[in-house]
This record gives sequence, structure tokens and C-alpha cells, in this order.
Amino acid sequence: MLKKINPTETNAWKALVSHFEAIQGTHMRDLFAQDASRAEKFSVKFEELYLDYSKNIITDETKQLLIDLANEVELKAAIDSMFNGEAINETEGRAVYHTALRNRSNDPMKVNGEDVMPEVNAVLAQMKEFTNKVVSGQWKGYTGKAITDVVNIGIGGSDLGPLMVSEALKAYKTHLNVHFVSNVDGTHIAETLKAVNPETTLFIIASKTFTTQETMTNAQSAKDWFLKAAKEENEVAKHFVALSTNEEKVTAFGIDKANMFRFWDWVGGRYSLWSAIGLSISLSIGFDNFEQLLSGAHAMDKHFHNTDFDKNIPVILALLGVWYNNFFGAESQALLPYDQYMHRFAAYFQQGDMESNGKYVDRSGNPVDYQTGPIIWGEPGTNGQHAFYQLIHQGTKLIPADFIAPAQSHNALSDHHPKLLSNFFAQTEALMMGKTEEVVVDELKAAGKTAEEIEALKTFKVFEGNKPTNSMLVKKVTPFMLGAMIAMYEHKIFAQGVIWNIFSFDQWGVELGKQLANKILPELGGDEKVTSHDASTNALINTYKEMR
Ligand SMILES: O=P(O)(O)OC[C@H]1O[C@](O)(CO)[C@@H](O)[C@@H]1O
Repeated sequence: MLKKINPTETNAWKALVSHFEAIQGTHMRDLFAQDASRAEKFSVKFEELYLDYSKNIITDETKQLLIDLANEVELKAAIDSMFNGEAINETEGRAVYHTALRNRSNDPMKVNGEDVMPEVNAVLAQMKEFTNKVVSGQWKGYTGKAITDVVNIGIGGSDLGPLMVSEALKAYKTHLNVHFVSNVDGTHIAETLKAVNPETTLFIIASKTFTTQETMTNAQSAKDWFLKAAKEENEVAKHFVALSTNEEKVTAFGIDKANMFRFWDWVGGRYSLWSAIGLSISLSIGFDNFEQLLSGAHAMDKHFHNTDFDKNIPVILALLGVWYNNFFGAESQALLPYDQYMHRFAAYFQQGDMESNGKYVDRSGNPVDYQTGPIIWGEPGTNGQHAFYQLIHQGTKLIPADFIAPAQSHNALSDHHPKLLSNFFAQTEALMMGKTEEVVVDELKAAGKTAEEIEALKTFKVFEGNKPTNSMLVKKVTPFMLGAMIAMYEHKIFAQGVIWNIFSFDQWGVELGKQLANKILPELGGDEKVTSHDASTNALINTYKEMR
């Protein structure tokens, strides 16, 4: 079980409060000038990943105090609890064991005294066999044709992970075209169905609970569309498979249990891409590559579990996040991949982070009086540079940003990649160094501006700098490396949740909206005026009824 320690009552937190006062006004420019070993000291290598966190507003003392904080909240014991399969998701009474799904060592991992590895391995074997059959064309549709298209129907954790990974690893794509339908907006399924042929399309219904409104609605529409062509209900078995923990609901929907890929309640939705939920990934990049993804995550799991905090990448990222979130008052965290294939990475971690750490109640059930999870956002570089970087450079908000890039591109066209990376390096340098008034004035003089013009312009051209960034450079975005990076952020989120004394693995905050939608749905039928809600909601519903 996780200890219930209020972080703000630790000695380390109190020391960090004073240290923050003392460090205010320190510029990273000066920290670099004072210490030639700074980049070396504040960087870590893991496999073919290099993390440079020297462009943060930290000193040796900051780092030590943050590690003291991690020790005082007993982070190491919490990590052990997770890896030991304890029911650390207390409000749902469940273990948090996505690490077992990628446990390539195959050493026993137990929940309630029972080794889960035989079941994990059995589902992996089922996924392998199925993937190979579909990819090789051995699996036939109802008219005897091989599958060409796969449609994954799921939402949240049953969509974002597979979608993000399939996009990030497109360079490893099999011949199958994998589509993702999540939104209950009929446009999503309708547009997808326009592009596929019922004879050659496989539908994957991905839902842990198999009760989610969006997924069940889309699945039913897909089934209706399919049966319009195939006519016979028994053909469904050749075109529909389910990924779920709920066998009863799967069979009630009409999917044969033989076509069901199981997972377990100790796999959280937003941590499920490593489970059967990853079937669309396996079909999209082949099972061997899916296994590589698992291996990368497993390597990061071992690093997180066994490495001292001062070299532990997820812990370092977590502590830096706490530093800005709780002491500098930063409200958000940007994820900026300089890799077009990773264009859904930030969207994926919006769920991963915000559904995990968006909590205002601590582990004792009391409201916290400090900030918890940040707002996660981001877009791939260089697009972001031409959109929102202005605010990061010269706005009034502090936005810590993670820059991520591969040294080797999968598409080494002429000089695209050096140009892309020159932007990455330039941005992090500019954010840190800024540009002083002195330099601005010199530049304006050199450009032939008059003293008057210089006076009028100079303040607009000054960059304060001192904007924190982490830089992650990987050799190449391979399945292994992507697996490692995803696991890295998963563990960062967990470590932060431990520090903030919150439960990171439930998501009660998504329930109220679902309940109300279920109440409102029947009210949208008929023409009578609705009066059962607040005035605003009544007016919206009634105006909708007039307009439809
Ligand atoms: O896989 P399911 O059960 O359909 O749930 C989908 C998603 O809905 C949520 O429960 C809430 O949005 C997520 O945690 C989950 O990933």
C-alpha cells in the first residue's frame, strides 16, 4: 500500500520553499557560465536515449532537495509496491500491473499470490498467431478474400495508445491499413466505412468494460454496415474480434469467445496498449515489432525499478515537473516531438497524465492545498514554432517543455533532418539564453537603425530567456525506443502521483458527465419542452429541439 504522506509537510518541501526564494532571479545563462561541467552533470544516457536536463533552473542543491523529497515521501517503497502487484489502485481495489504485460524476463509477477505471467504469455501467443494469420493473408473474410483493412473501434485508452503507436511506427507498417474510430459523432465511423470494403475489413472492438457508449454505438453501426453486405450473422466471426475484460458482454454483442483477446482488471485503460488492446498495433507493424515495443518498455521498467534516483530518468523528470508545478506555479507542460510520426504523442499523454494526476483529493480523502497534475499539450516541431512558441518565448506564463527528437530519420530526404534538428537545438538554446537588450541594441545598430528607432523597438525584441526545457535525443524511433519512451512517461506520472499523495490509477472524474449524458439522451427525443435541469441546460436542449 502507498503511504499517505503530505508532501508539503516534509522537511525537503520546506527546504525547497526557502531554496526557491533564494534561486529566484538566477539565470541559467549564468549557471552555465559558472560551471563548465553542467551539461555533463545534468544528463543521463539510457540505451540509445540521451536526456539533457541541464537547461532547467536548478543547481546541485535543487537536485539534492528534490531527491530528498522523493525519499521522504517514500517513493522507492511505492515503486516496489507497484512492481510487487499490490493493490495500489485503492479506490478500485486493484493492482497496477501493466509492467507484467511487458515483463520479457518472464520472471513470476504475482497478483494475490498468483503468477500472472502464464496468462499474459497465453494472450501474447494468441495475438501472435492471429497477427500472423491476418498479415500473411491466411485469415479470410466471408467471400474468401484476405484482409486489407483493420478498423479499431475504441475510445480513450482503447484508442489513443494504439493510434499513437501505429502512427509513430508507420515506418514499420505491414501492408494492412489500420483505421481508428473513437468519436460517437457518426461522422467518424461513416467516413471510415466509406474507405473500406466489408469483404476485406476486420473490425476490432476494443473496450475494457465493453459498456462504453461511444464504442458500443460505433461497433453496432459497423456490424449493421457489415451485415448489410454479408447478410449472414455467422459471417461476423470472420470480421469482428473483441479486446476486453468482459466476456459476458462480448458474447452478448455477438462476438465468439474464440475471437476474444483478454486482459485483466489490473490493466488500467490508459496503460493498456501493452495488453490485448495492442492488437491493432501488432497488426499494423507485425508481432515481432510489437514484441520489441514491449522489450523497450521492459528495459525502462528495470531502469526505473533499479536505478538510484539521481540517475533515474522517470524520477528526474517527475521531480523537475514538481519543481515547476509546485514552486514556480507553472500550470502546463508541453511535449514537443521533433518527429512527424510522433504527432499524437502529446494527445496520448493528455489522457495518460491528466486522467491519472488530475485529482484534488489526497490519498486520505482530503482536498489538497497544493497543485497536482499539469495540463499536457503539444504539437510536433516545427509546426509549433510557427504557432504557439511566441507565447513560450515572450508570454507571461512559464511553460516547461520536453523536446524529443531522433538523430536518425526514417526519411532522410536531402537536408530535411539536419534542418529539423537545427530548429530543435536552436529553440532550446534560445529559450534558455534569451537575448539581452545589449545584444538587441547592437543588432539594431548594425542594421542601420537610428537612435530613435532603436529606442522605440528594443524592448519588443528582448527575450528574457531562462525558460526550462528537457532535451531527449534518441538514435532512432524504433519500436524498442518508442516503448522505452512511453514507459518513461508512464513512470514519471506515477512518481509524481506518489509525491502529490494522490491516487493516479482511478478516474472517477469522468463519471459525472457520462451519468448526465445518459439522463439527457432520452430527453432529446420528442418535442416537449425540457424543464428538469438548470436554466442554461434547459435552454440549450430546447433550442436544439427547435433547430434540429
Ligand atoms: O476501454 P473502455 O472500457 O471502453 O474505456 C475507455 C476509456 O474510458 C475511460 O474509462 C474514461 O474516459 C478511460 O479510462 C478508458 O480508457
